[in-house]
Amino acid sequence: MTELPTVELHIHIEGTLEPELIFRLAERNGIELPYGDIEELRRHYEFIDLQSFLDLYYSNMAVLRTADDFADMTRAYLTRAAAAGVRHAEIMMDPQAHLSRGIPLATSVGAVAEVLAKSESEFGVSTELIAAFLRDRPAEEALAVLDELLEMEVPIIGIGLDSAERDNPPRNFVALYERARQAGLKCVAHAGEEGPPDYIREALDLLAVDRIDHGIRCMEDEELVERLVAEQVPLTVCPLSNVRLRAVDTLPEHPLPQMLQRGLNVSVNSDDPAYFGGYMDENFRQVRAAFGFSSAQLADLAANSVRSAFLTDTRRRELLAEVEQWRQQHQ
Ligand code: HPA
Ligand SMILES: [Zn+2]
Repeated sequence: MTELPTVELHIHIEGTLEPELIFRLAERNGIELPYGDIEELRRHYEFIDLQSFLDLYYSNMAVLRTADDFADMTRAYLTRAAAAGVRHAEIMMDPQAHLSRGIPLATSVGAVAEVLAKSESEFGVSTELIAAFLRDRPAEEALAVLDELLEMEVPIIGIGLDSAERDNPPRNFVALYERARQAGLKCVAHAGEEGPPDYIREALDLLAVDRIDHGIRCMEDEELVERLVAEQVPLTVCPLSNVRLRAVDTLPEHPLPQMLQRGLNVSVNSDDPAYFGGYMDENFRQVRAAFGFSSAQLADLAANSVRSAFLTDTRRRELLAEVEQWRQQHQ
């Protein structure tokens, strides 16, 4: 079977930093890691919740120092994504996670943006960049960083909201999203991963987001599901992530099939593939194995992503045609 052509809407570039690259960058930058070898590092990839993952995710970022480090990480992702069948990716990055370590935005965001500018010609993957803000840091800091990004005129298509969700509700970031929208940016936010269904409502009502990242906990709230179906709000679901962070117990218990059954606009994404056991191809493979999805259902999921992406009409038509061609070839 040829690889399903996909669009990836929920991916954190720092979550693509593989253990091998962590060791290579540590050596290049003269950084002493608290692990003797890759195997010892890998033994820490056992998570009990979102926070236990975030602790390792932020700690591993210490090896990202120079523009070359950010560029190498980005190129490694694009190489792997292209092999996975990804044709377009809207990539989040966490500028504050680097700024707070003394890495200027020009180095971190600048280097990622420079690689992404050539992603279509060099890797066959068109891309957009989304600046994600850390909800467990002060909202004033997020505003200041957004202002700096706007001043630098870095090519971002939108903003996101990530990091520790519990007790850090969307309502804390109303001013940030207003500023972003005024600047013509698209808006997405993580909600309903570990946080309650009400955080999804807040993200829609108070932040006016165009997409919800994760959103799986909507299934606990019938009224909210009805609204999400009626409005066809895109939910960027990350099945392997949800299992590894124990938002769900096992993949067979994941609500993805019920979400599709209800008519929600759901897509499949990899989130932090270096940490959660697989890129887009592996997410689709495991979802297919767990739920026995037909090729037509996989094509429906891929088409949902194309519909939910921030694309030009031309590129959207191009990608929908690729998905439909795959559907014809695999029926
Ligand atoms: O899955 C996630 N959830 C919240 N914040 C994140 N930052 C990187 N990955 C994640
Ligand atoms: Zn995420």
